[in-house]
Amino acid sequence: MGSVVDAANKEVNESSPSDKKFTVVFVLGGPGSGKGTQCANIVQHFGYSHLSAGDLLRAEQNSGSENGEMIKNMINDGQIVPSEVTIKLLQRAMEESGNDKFLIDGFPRNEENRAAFESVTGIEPEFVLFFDCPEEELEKRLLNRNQGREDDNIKTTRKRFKVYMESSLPVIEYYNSKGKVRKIDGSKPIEEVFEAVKEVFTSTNDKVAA
Ligand SMILES: Nc1ncnc2c1ncn2[C@@H]1O[C@H](COP(=O)(O)OP(=O)(O)OP(=O)(O)O)[C@@H](O)[C@H]1O
Ligand SMILES: Nc1ccn([C@@H]2O[C@H](COP(=O)(O)O)[C@@H](O)[C@H]2O)c(=O)n1
Ligand SMILES: [Mg+2]
Repeated sequence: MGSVVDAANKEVNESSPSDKKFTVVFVLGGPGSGKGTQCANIVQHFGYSHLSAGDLLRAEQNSGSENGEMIKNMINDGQIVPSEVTIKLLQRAMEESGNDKFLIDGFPRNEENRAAFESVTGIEPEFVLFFDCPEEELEKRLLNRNQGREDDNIKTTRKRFKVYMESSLPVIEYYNSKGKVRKIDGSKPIEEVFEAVKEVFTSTNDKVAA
């Protein structure tokens, strides 16, 4: 944005939240592919803030918000909450974090999420970290997660897989066609997956420094 003249007649930069230069990495993959697990590791090593769209929606659901009931119903049915709700939560979390580097985990989940985020924020991801893992392994992990998530049951899990295949994979394909996807084998043990993740972030840092 341009500059304006303030009350004291000094030229200052006019800035709104969307003017800030944020670095964003989208972290995608099937339900249970290890997005949250690996984001926690990345935060420790590379100074990003981790924003999980699912966690933000669950917090909003529990906050007594007018959208609480709708969010609860959609999560329990494995469906994608309308973008305007999720994007507002992401924008607020980005503004409040004080950081300028974000791992956005579990978003964009469908084409509506993707297009709306881009037009509302003007942000394009640096790259997309994609954890690829077979459904059989994902189902085992979700049903053994034991973190009290109401959607970790066999019925909702199957719906989440269907939504992932039909709505989320096309978003990954979209970014792949733009050369932005960094695909990782998410079926390996956690430490091995993180070794591969580190290579992605290290080579990206090298490119920025060069
Ligand atoms: N590489 C791995 N090997 C075995 N288990 C894993 C691996 N990565 C994560 N897990 C376990 O699988 C479960 C799901 O992991 P996590 O919560 O990180 O997945 P997620 O992609 O964030 O899932 P969701 O989309 O449902 O939020 C957790 O219990 C976690 O400890
Ligand atoms: N962009 C998103 C992300 C998530 N949801 C809803 O939350 C559920 C849980 O998400 P996790 O990433 O924590 O697994 C998901 O199944 C959706 O119902 C969403 O609507 N939009
Ligand atoms: Mg998660």
